[in-house]
Amino acid sequence: MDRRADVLVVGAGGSGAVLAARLSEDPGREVLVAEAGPAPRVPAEFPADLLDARFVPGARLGGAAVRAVPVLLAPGTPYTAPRGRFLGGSTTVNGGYFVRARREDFDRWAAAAGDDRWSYERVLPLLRALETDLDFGDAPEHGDRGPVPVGRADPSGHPAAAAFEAAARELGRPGEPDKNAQGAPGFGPVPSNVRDGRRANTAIAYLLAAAHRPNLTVLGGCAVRSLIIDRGRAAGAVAELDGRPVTLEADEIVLCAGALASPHLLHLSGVGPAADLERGGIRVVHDLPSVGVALSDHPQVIVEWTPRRPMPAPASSWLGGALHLPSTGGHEAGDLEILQSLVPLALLPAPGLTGGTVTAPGAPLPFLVSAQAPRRTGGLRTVSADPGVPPRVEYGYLETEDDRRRMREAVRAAAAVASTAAFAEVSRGLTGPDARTLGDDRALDAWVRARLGTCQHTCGTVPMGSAVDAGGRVLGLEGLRVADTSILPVAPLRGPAATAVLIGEVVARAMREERG
Ligand SMILES: Cc1cc2nc3c(=O)[nH]c(=O)nc-3n(C[C@H](O)[C@H](O)[C@H](O)COP(=O)(O)OP(=O)(O)OC[C@H]3O[C@@H](n4cnc5c(N)ncnc54)[C@H](O)[C@@H]3O)c2cc1C
Repeated sequence: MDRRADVLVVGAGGSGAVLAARLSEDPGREVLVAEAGPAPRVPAEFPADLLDARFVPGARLGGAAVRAVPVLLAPGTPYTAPRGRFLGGSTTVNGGYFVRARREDFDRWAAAAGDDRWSYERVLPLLRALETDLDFGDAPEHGDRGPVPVGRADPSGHPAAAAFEAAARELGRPGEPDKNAQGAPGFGPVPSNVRDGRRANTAIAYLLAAAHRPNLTVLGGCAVRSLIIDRGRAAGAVAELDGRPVTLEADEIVLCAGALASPHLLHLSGVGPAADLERGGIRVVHDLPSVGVALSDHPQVIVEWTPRRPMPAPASSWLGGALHLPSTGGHEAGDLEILQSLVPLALLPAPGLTGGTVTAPGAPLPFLVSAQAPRRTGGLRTVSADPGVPPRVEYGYLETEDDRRRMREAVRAAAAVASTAAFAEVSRGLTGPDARTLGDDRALDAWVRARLGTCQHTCGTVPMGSAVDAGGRVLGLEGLRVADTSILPVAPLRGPAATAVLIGEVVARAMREERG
């Protein structure tokens, strides 16, 4: 045995960094964190590339902070999904959009878990506690002293964002000045975990602020390969630390490796659907059929428009406004999203790649258009006992006519924005789809399929209710939890980053309460 602790947290991402920081508030609890990626000890050690909120570092496959996972979005549509592999996990490389799940999401999760700890009323105190809302901090549903700064850029500060706002008004869409207030969906600025142009990832917001605690140890470059499970109890993990094998032991292990890596680790440790594991040559330790049996994410396509005149660089974030609206017969809280980028697509990945440039005269600007209806599709199957062999991940997008219809409606809604008089002030029009394609369902389906992407919002691979309980405890085993977006039975109607932080808070609260 190389290290021992009371709790071993595997992965310091959106949820793990939060959980480890909260658990180590109790000086009597020894917390050990194993993070596969590099682990700076102070914020100043973070490369500036990873903090500049005008970029999305995860858009750069092959970057040092990104792990690339081969997946299939739909039959015949291979894709490489990026995941953060750095302290802070995907919150270190993501878009910085920090929007709460909707009340109906929480109700859906509470029902699936059979536990009202996930109801909106029960999580609201934690949603308040995790943030310092820079705009609405004194409102009853908000907090003004939590670790994550949350701000919104005024759309009037950029001509493209102002035109989007005016276009939404022209279309009769409601204004939604605070997308974290559970109001009617409409146009509004995007709440983001950004202050002074810097993205506050969970490492900076939570973990490094706790790094001085003697009961908290963070091992960077430490990739867990499998868990040691003995007679129904998780006792430790086999890991590689800077290329050397190590054994980590703990009374309790919490997997926070993300919705693709956590189910893979469970499978490699013999926990999952027995028949599948046996087929992969893995010895079954605990038959848990729902681990990896499906996943939940949001399909996305990019719709671009050509500016009439050169657009200024955004002041602090790539994000313009966002419009949420319900699909036909869909969710009242809005299951379609049109998210505006103020930076051309080719310049989004990272300043290192673009010389720090965020404008390119004449380059089209993107809308990220997605259907965010709660759906469970696809799945993650582990095909080999070798941790180096990636699992087979299928997203199962566009399977049903309803899936395709929602994407058509989302693209048509973006085209409607672009065709308003207000938006024509700044735009020469879309680069595609053309009017004929927009008017023809089959042609539009083909257009979407040819450009199919994903929001990178994966959830649901170790779902509450059938694989874990509301506090993340793996059903049927002792000493093992999962606390990351894997446990959400279905993805929220919005991006999951704010909910990943909440998961860290909810599971920390559960562990505190159980300890008494
Ligand atoms: C490019 C990109 C952009 C995104 N943009 C947004 C956005 O703007 N808004 C939004 O709401 N959501 C966004 N998301 C999604 C959001 O960031 C994630 O849902 C959230 O970070 C998930 O948190 P997590 O804790 O589940 O996993 P992660 O944050 O991915 O953390 C997992 C951590 O575990 C570590 N790990 C993995 N395997 C091991 C192992 N074997 N041993 C040890 N450590 C391991 C990883 O290195 C990582 O640090 C984006 C995601 C990506 C990839």
